[in-house]
Amino acid sequence: MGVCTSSTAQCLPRQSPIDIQTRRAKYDSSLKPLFIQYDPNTSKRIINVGHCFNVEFDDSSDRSVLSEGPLTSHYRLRQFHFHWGTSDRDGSEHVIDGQTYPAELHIVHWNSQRYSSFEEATKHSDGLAVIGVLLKIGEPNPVLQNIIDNLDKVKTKERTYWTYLGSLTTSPYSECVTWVLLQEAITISSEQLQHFRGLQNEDEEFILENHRPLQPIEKRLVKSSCK
Ligand SMILES: NS(=O)(=O)c1ccc(C(=O)NCc2ccccc2F)cc1
Ligand SMILES: [Zn+2]
Repeated sequence: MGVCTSSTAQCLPRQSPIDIQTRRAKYDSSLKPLFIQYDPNTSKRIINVGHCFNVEFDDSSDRSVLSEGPLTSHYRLRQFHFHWGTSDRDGSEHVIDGQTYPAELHIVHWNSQRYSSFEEATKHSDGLAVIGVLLKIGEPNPVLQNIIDNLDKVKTKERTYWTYLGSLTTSPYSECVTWVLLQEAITISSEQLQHFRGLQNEDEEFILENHRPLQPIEKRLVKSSCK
């Protein structure tokens, strides 16, 4: 079924990000552990896309894939990027019980089992799967420093997560994303975060923030992989 880009009668909007109200999240024992298999050699380049920077991967084959968890297909790694704010007080897109975090990592995958390209996948409700990782201020994170060849270590052993059906958080806001938000935040130092705010867009203005405001949860249910 194609995605509903507007709030047409037959389907309520499923926009992202949302406030995850943990007490309302429902434990779903059918949710399996995530299967994450990343080949660091598939990383291609870092590219400034104007509102943020994407670390892109070679997604011409299933060498770096995400499957299991809430997913019923395997999803191919395409890129990862971050969202941040003008200060350490906010910057994450998802919010947990009203608490904002200073930044958020999005690891973007597309359903290569059912669709022939990323662009095609964004037209379908099960087209993408994005892993969201909240960042909190703490010790400088060596992994973030050279995350490209360490993406493997981002995988925490015991990965519990929330999952819900949502959308891209930047235009065209396609409602094609199964969100998988890890419950364990990783650290970044304030200095490392400051580097993000030093990035410039095409008009050479600093990208001081790039997180979308919260969207209505509507009738959606957030599921949790643990009690
Ligand atoms: N912040 S996020 O929700 O994780 C997010 C992930 C990927 C995109 C993207 O690829 N946009 C370009 C794009 C969109 C649709 C079709 C083709 C595209 F290149 C946008 C937002
Ligand atoms: Zn994002």
